[in-house]
Amino acid sequence: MFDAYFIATRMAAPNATAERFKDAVRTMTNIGFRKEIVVRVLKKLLTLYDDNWEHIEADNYTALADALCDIDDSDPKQEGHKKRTEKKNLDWDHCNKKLRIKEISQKPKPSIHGSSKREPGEVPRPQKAEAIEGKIIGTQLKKQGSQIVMKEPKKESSFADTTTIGESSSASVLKSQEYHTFETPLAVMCPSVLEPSCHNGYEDAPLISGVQRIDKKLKGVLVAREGQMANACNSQAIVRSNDFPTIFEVPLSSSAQAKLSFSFNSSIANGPDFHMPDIESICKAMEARCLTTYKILEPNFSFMKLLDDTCQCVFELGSGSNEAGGRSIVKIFPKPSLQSNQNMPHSNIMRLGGNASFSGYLQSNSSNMQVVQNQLSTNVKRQYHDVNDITKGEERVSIPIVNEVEDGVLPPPFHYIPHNITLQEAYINLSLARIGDENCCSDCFGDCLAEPLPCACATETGGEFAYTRDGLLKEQFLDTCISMRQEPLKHPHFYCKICPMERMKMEVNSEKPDDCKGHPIQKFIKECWRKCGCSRNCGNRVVQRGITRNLQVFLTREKKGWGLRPAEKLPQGAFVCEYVGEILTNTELYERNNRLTGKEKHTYPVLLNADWGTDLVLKDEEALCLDGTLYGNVARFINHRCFDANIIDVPVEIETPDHHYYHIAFFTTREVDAFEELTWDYGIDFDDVNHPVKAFKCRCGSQFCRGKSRSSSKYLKVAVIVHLTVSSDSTKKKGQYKQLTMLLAACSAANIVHWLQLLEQYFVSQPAAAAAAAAAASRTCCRILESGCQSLFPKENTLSI
Ligand SMILES: C[S@@+](CC[C@H](N)C(=O)[O-])C[C@H]1O[C@@H](n2cnc3c(N)ncnc32)[C@H](O)[C@@H]1O
Repeated sequence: MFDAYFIATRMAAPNATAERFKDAVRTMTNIGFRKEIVVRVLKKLLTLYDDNWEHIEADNYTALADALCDIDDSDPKQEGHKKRTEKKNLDWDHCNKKLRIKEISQKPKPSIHGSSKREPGEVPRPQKAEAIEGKIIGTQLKKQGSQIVMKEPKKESSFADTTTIGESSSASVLKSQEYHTFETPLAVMCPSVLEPSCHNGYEDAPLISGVQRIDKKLKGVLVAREGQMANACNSQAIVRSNDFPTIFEVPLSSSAQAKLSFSFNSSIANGPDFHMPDIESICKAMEARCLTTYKILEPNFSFMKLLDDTCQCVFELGSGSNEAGGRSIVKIFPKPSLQSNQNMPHSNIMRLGGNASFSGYLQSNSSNMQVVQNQLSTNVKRQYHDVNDITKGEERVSIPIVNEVEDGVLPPPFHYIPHNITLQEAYINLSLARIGDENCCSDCFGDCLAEPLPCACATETGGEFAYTRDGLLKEQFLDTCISMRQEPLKHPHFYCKICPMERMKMEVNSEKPDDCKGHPIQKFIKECWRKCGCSRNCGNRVVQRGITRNLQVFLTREKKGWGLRPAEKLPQGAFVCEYVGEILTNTELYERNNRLTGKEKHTYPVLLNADWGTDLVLKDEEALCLDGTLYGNVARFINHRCFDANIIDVPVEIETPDHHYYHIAFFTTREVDAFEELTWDYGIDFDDVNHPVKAFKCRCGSQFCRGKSRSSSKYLKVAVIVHLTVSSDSTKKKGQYKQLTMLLAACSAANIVHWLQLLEQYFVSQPAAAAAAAAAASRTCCRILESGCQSLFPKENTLSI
């Protein structure tokens, strides 16, 4: 392990003798040998080796270290010896560690066991070391047949002096007094005090991979050592007492320099019934625990990666090097489960990601763990998804993952949930007591839609149910929802006294809050629920029954990442799915997105803002949104399309009569063909740099696309901003400005004339759509632009209507 220890320092070894001398001294003093002793021993060695530096530097100064240990331990009269052995001394620890390491190392190198045999070309060792046959200097290590017994030179605990190392093992036994040191990367962290009773049980046990004593169940033991990591990780060390396995070692992770494993005493845990869980299950359980207990929210979080990093830290801290990062670290990844492999089309090499965010890959072979030489990527993931059903049985239908574009690529990992869950701060009151008679139909029975008169639950939707008997959204209801989205100026908005979106910016970034930009007054669906007398199959319960259509998550060809599509033709007004995610407060969302960077910001959260217009100032825990990034359902895969998307989000009241918390459900805006991508207009303003979520280059393909080229809309936006700033700063105007810029952003062509033409075309193609709305919107734009902003336009874009 000295080899590993010295990797960093050896990289830049100079040639000049003086430099080499200094280097050798520095290296030895760095690990705790006294300088004057190092100088003296080094001089002697140089004489012995005829100034052949190669011998001295070989194997990272092994000969020199050996010689120093020899002096240190075999000659009690040596200067400084007493002082060093009174307390725990560095030389002693290092010497022992070196011995352990050399025990497990399988590299041919000058023998430290004092073997009389020498390999051809082996460097002659200093006289003293060579003379001690069968004894490791500094410890009383004897070879006894095939076993090595190491004795402590000084007994510091009540345990027996000897511990036995198994024949096949490449490991050595560690001494209790050595467990406390962390000063080298070779450190072994062990339980500090072992109960005397524990020791007897393990004393004669064959030890396979180097951890020999555990004081309490599940106490972690970190073993760092070099060499043969693949073997170490393939083995599961079991130390046996009389009748059943007593100690288990779970090899977890390793780099070339360090290995991490857990050991625990099964006799203390569960006795003979105990069985070893597989590494995959341990990782999964730990990831779940990390997410819930420690709030580790990164979608990329992997327990295995954490362990790999730990190994690397041990090495770096111990060697005082930061060189180890990424270059030639050997990673050990768990093998994907058999079931997962069977599910994979075409290939057993899986890349996780697809949205260009993840580049790690897994490879399978016959062993449990496989060593993969790390090349560029360190971001490696296990397989999370069942390609036959991304919901893992959480929905009534299976939703497969289909990839016809790039073999073996899967969506990024996330937790599939069929219902919303709160993250932490969000406050939701779901108590039945809040549902009054007017909010439910307790007198109903069976199917409310089959009754001649609508029940109380239809009051919310103007005395008529929003659904047809076929479970589709009624056309009129749908048209109003679409119009609200496409022609916002036609519909009333409310303006918050203090907008939670603005307040959150102030709280998080200490920015001055802007006035509320306005929120549309939304049209809700109200479904029957638990306090109602109707049955679970009532026709006014659509969204709460969950997904019933055949859907697929698929990789898009337009480089939008993953998308969602139906595997069957969908009629207009069909319920597709709900947007499910974590219920966050806006502050939680803002903080989360400020923490994430670049490609990690890959979802678009949905605001639950219908209730924000109350006169009261909303508490932060009441201003909510949904985020499907880490926990979500298939809706997290629905891509955006500007203006003419084929599904629309509609708010749905189910459990609570207020609109503080509610559901977001997607319905088709028109008939959708089987395998046609389902798209939704996120309502995104591609020019809003202040939005907590990063905008993207839009590839929706719509002729009304407002995100593919934003240069002209920028001019328009500037013009409108200037105009509004000059003319009025009233809240209402600002709200209008927001809507207007969204409309203007649709002008991806060269000028506003083109935009008006496009708008006209659209309304012509949809006679039902109000031409008046187009005209009104155009007139508003024209008035604003005519009132003095033309100067901001390049000449060719000057308005000429
Ligand atoms: C809610 S996710 C949709 C699922 C996403 N495609 C995936 O693979 O996870 C939103 C992200 O998808 C991508 N996206 C959605 N619509 C897009 C579009 N029209 N053009 C380009 N990228 C789009 C963007 O990266 C966006 O941040």
